[in-house]
Amino acid sequence: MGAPLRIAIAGLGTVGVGTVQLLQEHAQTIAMRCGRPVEVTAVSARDRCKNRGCDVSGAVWYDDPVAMAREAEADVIVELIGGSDGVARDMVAAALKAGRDVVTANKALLAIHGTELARAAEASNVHLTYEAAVAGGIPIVKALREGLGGNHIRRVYGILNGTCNYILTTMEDTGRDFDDVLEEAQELGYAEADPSFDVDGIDTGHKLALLTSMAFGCPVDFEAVSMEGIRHVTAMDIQHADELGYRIKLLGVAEETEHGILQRVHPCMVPKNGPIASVEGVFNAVVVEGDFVGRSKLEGRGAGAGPTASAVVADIMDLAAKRGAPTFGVPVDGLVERPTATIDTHVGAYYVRLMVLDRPGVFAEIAAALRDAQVSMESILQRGHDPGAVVTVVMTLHSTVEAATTRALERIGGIDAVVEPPCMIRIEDL
Ligand SMILES: NC(=O)C1=CN([C@@H]2O[C@H](COP(=O)(O)OP(=O)(O)OC[C@H]3O[C@@H](n4cnc5c(N)ncnc54)[C@H](OP(=O)(O)O)[C@@H]3O)[C@@H](O)[C@H]2O)C=CC1
Ligand SMILES: N[C@@H](CCO)C(=O)O
Repeated sequence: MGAPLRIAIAGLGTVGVGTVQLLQEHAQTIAMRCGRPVEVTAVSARDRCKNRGCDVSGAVWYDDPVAMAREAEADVIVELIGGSDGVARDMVAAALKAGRDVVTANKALLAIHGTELARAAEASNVHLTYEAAVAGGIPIVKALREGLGGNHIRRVYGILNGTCNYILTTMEDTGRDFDDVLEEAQELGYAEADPSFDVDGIDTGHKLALLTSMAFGCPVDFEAVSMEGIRHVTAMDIQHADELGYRIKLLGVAEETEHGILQRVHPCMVPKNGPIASVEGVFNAVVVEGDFVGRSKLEGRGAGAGPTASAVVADIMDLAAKRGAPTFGVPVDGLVERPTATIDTHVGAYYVRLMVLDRPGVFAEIAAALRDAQVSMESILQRGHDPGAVVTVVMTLHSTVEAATTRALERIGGIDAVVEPPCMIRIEDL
């Protein structure tokens, strides 16, 4: 058995405590599999007196995680605090500068500063690893960088946020309110410190930006991700989707298109019998389409203490066993800028819900707006009949370039009888 790998953990919340518990419960198996034990020698969090439900009494306590990253007697620094800037960024930068390997679950940090931090890791000849940052317990980072590394990847997509999938499936199954289910997801430890990152699609955007870099060999470009969340999805839309043969999922999609790499995050209607629709609750799924492998789907829990700790510990074990890869699959200087496509160029079908005053001539105005934008309607249905009152109109549109759909919906939104902005959800054959 080799000398212990000494690790210092900053952040003893949902993921930090899960990681300590896993390392303690499976200490023997981990030591056997890596050829050396893993010891937690230092820890840091804000409140020293908090009862955390795990024993860290053998570790040196640091109030300041940046000092810990620089000074602790540790080979690996584990950052489980969160946030794209501030103390998380400072401590990761300090650890890399001090020549220590870093493990993090922090997708916000890497989506924004990933390329710069990967360069710092290379300069110090150490590793920066982040399996837990994308899709919780699913080993997608390892799969993309190693297992599927020989493929030319054309598209990677999936359900990347456990909180949103939990909300959408629980709303569908129980008819409960959005806010009520979000609160439950927070209690279960799934949500980000600021849950608007989950429900506004930002967390999915962070993860997608990392997947894009690994899949297409380009620098991380979070700014290029088009993001839309699930706040506008109502129980009525979920019901309509069901009637049309779909389920609603928040997807992140990165694809090579004729205009460049398109990264998009938005709710989608997906066929009920397809591989994405069956992914329920806190589960995530990531699908990779490669030229030699074809389509490969990985599914597992995307959030929560256990699955995330599983991924953090996988990174620690790789470092203990001296297995490593460049942060984004190739050295930073080998990452190649690719043209960026915008969401306007997306081509697909659409569901549109309108709230309109029930009066003669409204359908004609809607049809004229679609005609003038060269958008072809597949179906239109008015739900209910109540002259002078507000009724729901549901349309599906044939495959169209998004710029045309947007033009048509802007004009429809301006019709007097349309009393709310149109709700548009993309339909995907995934
Ligand atoms: N929860 C999940 O399912 C997943 C989370 N992640 C990521 O993991 C990271 C941690 O998330 P999670 O465990 O949920 O977050 P929590 O909010 O549960 O835990 C955060 C921890 O960081 C500590 N902390 C905050 N600020 C400081 C500071 N200035 N100095 C020292 N310690 C500090 C807190 O200390 P104290 O306890 O004393 O307040 C707390 O222990 C985030 O990057 C998140 O995005 C990734 C995948 C899944
Ligand atoms: N808040 C995130 C945690 C996992 O990254 C989610 O719900 O997926």
